[in-house]
Amino acid sequence: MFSFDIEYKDSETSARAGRIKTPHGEIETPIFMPVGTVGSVKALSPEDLNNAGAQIILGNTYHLYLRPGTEVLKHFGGLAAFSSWNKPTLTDSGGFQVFSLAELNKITEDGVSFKSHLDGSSLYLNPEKSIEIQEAIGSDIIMSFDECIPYPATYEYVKNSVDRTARWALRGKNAKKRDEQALFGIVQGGIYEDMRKRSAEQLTSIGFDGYSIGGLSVGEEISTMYEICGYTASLLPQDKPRYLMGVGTPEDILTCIGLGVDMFDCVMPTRNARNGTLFTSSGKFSIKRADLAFSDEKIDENCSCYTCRNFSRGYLRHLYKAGEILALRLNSIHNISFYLSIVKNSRNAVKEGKFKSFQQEMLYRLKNNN
Ligand SMILES: CNc1nc2cc3c(=O)[nH]c(N)nc3c(CCN)c2[nH]1
Ligand SMILES: [Zn+2]
Repeated sequence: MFSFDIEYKDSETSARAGRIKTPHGEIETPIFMPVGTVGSVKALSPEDLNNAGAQIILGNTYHLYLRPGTEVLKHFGGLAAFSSWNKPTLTDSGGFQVFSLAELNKITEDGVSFKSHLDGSSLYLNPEKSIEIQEAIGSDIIMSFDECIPYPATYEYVKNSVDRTARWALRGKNAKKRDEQALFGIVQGGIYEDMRKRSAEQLTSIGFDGYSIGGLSVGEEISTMYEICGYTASLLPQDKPRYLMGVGTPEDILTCIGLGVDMFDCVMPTRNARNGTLFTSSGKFSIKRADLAFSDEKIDENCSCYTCRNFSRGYLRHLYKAGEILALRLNSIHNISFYLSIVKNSRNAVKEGKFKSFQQEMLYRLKNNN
């Protein structure tokens, strides 16, 4: 079954350290979830993910529905068994992906018809279908089918969309058959605080196992993202997990942990790894830099990942320039390890009552690029 316990609360910020229990294992929060959109975190094996300290990974209903499809997933006993990932999985509901990836045909009260971005075939998603697919995937935490409101959007559009997302969330909850899966509601509301309040109240009155803060990191100012995130988090139940979707940079994660967020996901560490941008505790840099050709330094002196224990910046630059496949894996191992160390060190700082000073020191160090 699903449970969430807060183990420590910070006294100076809204940060908390907790533990989520799921059928596939426990998750220590704050946590970062590597994105494994179509059933793998790109370039990384489950062993790489375990060695990096990953506790839960994310999959996407939209992509998995298109390929390999629910029949294959059911045949293999769900996504985790299929991909030999033996820890918890969270799936997004398809709302965000349909609106952002597919060629949209029609959005109605019932759902969304669209053309597959793979082969152009006509498909349909609605709350009931999204829940059905997530049940076939067998993820431990599933998301309500929502509309991630684009930015900018008029107040009128936001209000109508918020109300429909709440109706969709209720339909999804009513369609859910498997008790062992936890269902999160996704708060929308654009950048309007009264709409965020409306959405939070609608969803908390329906009642969910946890709440996502949606509709952010979609092009709005960073300061607006922090303001809306903090305000929305303050509206959500203290005793349920809060998941800020699609966020973000190391600075965003450190800041939003202080605003009371427990869960994060972002493609940044894996996507940037594949294009040669590496994250370190004193800022990020490109492995392609010519001045790194003779560098026998590690990526980050403070990192204990497999890549930093075994390879120099010079070698990693060579691999990348040569287009070697190994570059993708080694860079991804490091960036994922770095992101996981941020949330782990944040959790430890909260437990020791030192989160504020830890956060401020990290934010300062991240500013001066090396
Ligand atoms: C990169 N920025 C970003 N913002 C999101 C908002 C939603 C959002 O509002 N709803 C859903 N369902 N997903 C979102 C996602 C995907 C998270 N993997 C977002 N990603
Ligand atoms: Zn490393």
